[in-house]
Amino acid sequence: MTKIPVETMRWLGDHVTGSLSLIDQTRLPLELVELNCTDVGMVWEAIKQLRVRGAPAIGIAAAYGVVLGMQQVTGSTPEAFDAHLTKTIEYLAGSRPTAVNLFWALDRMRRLANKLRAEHLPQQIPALLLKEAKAIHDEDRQLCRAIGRFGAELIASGSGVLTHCNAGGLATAEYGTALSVFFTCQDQGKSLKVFVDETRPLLQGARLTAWELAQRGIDATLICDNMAGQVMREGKIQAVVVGADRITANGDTANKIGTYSVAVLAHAHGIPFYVAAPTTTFDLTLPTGDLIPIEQRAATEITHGFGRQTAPDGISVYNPAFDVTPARLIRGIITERGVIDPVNEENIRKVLM
Ligand SMILES: CSC[C@@H](O)[C@@H](O)C(=O)COP(=O)(O)O
Repeated sequence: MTKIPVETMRWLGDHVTGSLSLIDQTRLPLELVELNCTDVGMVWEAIKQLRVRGAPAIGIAAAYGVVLGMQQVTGSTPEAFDAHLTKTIEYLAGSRPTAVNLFWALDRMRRLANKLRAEHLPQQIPALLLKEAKAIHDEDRQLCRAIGRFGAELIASGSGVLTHCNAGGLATAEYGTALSVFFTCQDQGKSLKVFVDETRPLLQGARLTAWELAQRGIDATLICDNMAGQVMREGKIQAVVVGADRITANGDTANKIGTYSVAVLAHAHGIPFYVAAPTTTFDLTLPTGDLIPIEQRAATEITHGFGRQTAPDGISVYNPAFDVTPARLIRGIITERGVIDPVNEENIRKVLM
């Protein structure tokens, strides 16, 4: 199988002077270039500007961001170390609000640091924080592979499948969640025809998913978001698989804006709609999707979406970056521990506990 030539992100060097190198996803598909983040401010900016994006990838980048943020305080007192850790974590937590993996990863780093504080000098902790960030990174590789294996069982050879946004290798450590299902089908010798929603306004489908599928030689067809209904009506789609940014206790799922419309269309056409996500994307503290914070982004993403102005000056714009698909529209949630089907709180808690 062809591999994406560069990893989504990689840590270069040690905990003292090392840095986080990541593919700058805003430059794809025309340029495959890496951005070397040498301080926590660069990681924050990379997350905010979607240079690194996708829920699991944001979490991994933030974990490395904590290491970068703590590089400068190796000689400080325990109190100064604690204060700086809190400041660093709160700063990174403010980069994007919807993907729960960001908060999950930051929380894991904080809990480890708190534990280490009892037994270690402040200067000994950054090396162990780097080890933890690398563990989060490595674990995500395993989660993605397992999701692919469970998901592939749901897809018959010869199927037409549709995906929205990018839930591929670029959105994770590698391989992806929704795309992992397709890559695993390919590894198993199944033929698939993947329809890719371009995903307005920032075109993650066109720029990233289409690129990843082409890299791996998978039959991919790009459509505008508003064509999904017609393609379904023509009988070309047998399943929809998308990723997730946050799944609440009842199974409601936040994902890239436009996902909800696809789920409604799939329901209207009797097509199974699957969410592929690791257990790190669940937020059991929220009972329903109504409580998920939805990121609002700049109006210019809509008014200047194609490298030029495409709307009149002064027009009002509403630009939510995510929407929530109610659990009742989701046939199953494909996790690394198996498929949750039917989607309800009892089944979710069984898989997560
Ligand atoms: C495996 S990634 C799952 C989701 O994070 C993905 O589908 C998505 O909505 C990404 O949104 P983005 O705004 O590009 O970060």
